[in-house]
Amino acid sequence: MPDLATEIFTESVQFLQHQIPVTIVTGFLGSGKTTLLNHILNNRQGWKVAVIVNEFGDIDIDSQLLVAVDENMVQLANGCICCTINQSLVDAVWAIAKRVESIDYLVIETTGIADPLPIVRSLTTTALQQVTRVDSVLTLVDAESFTSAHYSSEAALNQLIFGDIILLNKTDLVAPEIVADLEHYIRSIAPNARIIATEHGRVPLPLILDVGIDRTNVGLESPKSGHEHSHHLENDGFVAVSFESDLPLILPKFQDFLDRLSPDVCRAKGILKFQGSQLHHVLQMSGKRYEMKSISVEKSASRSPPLNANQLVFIGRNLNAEAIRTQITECLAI
Ligand SMILES: Nc1nc2c(ncn2[C@@H]2O[C@H](COP(=O)(O)OP(=O)(O)OP(=O)(O)O)[C@@H](O)[C@H]2O)c(=O)[nH]1
Repeated sequence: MPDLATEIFTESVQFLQHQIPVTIVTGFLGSGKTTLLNHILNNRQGWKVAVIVNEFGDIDIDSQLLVAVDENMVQLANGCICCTINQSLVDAVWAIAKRVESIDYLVIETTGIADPLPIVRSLTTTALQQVTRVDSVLTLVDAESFTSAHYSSEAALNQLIFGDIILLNKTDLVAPEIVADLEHYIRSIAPNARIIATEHGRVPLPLILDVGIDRTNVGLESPKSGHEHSHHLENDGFVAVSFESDLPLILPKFQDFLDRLSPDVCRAKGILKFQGSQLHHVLQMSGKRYEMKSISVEKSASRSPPLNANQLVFIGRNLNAEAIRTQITECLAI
């Protein structure tokens, strides 16, 4: 019978034969990461793609809005994989790597406020380097709501600095001159990145996956090396406020609530039920813009939101959680 050391060695050699390429999808709140992930999953053409989806809030909205990826999807909620729940990321990647024969590619979707650098480090400076190869850091930029003020968040700045590929997304919402100006500005921050203008993250996959960027020494040097990243949430002041209720919302009241929402809320998303409607609705708000789309009961019932339940997450700086929850409660049909 082989001893433990031999077993570990044998297992490692098997791993070494196949390093799973990994794309880390990052980008500020609401920039289009989940939309891009769905584009990748819809066009993967026979590739077995595993995804790890990280949510900052304690309600996992994103994975409910992804096209089905069944057992190859891992949800990591209620924390940020670049800091507070980094160990969960490491464990999840190991678990996926152990199924090495069945996975061709791994995509990690970070929260909108994640710093990609600690994630790259987790993959390249630990034992995970034996089983994974960071193919690229892919950063989405929302062409409509982009402002240099985002970069008072160090994590958001690092998303650009360490982006190998930058998708300048939502170009349908702005004039071509603004796209050109933004590209110029981004180029000044990330001179070596490949910048691609997109709508709804639609980009030919060979341009963004398995591009084999040489990461030797890349991503290990930070402009602020020595900085303790594990406190970035406190430094950046971002919080997530969650709300759930089995009672339906009254639509006009809820719309009024959204219109009066504090500008400190930079992102909101949710799966909602309104009084008098059999459908579930998906709320997407980034910046001041919001949209609500109905989804069929069958689709929503196949995933976690129980029928008649509302699930909402608000993300922003210095939010007053109690005030937000009180205001939504006033929109419920009691
Ligand atoms: N008009 C327009 N809307 C877009 C585009 N890409 C994404 N959206 C919309 O923007 C909203 C946010 O997109 P998501 O893909 O959820 O953004 P995200 O980066 O995953 O958001 P977080 O994970 O919460 O940070 C959704 O309503 C999308 O449909 C685009 O190119 N054009």
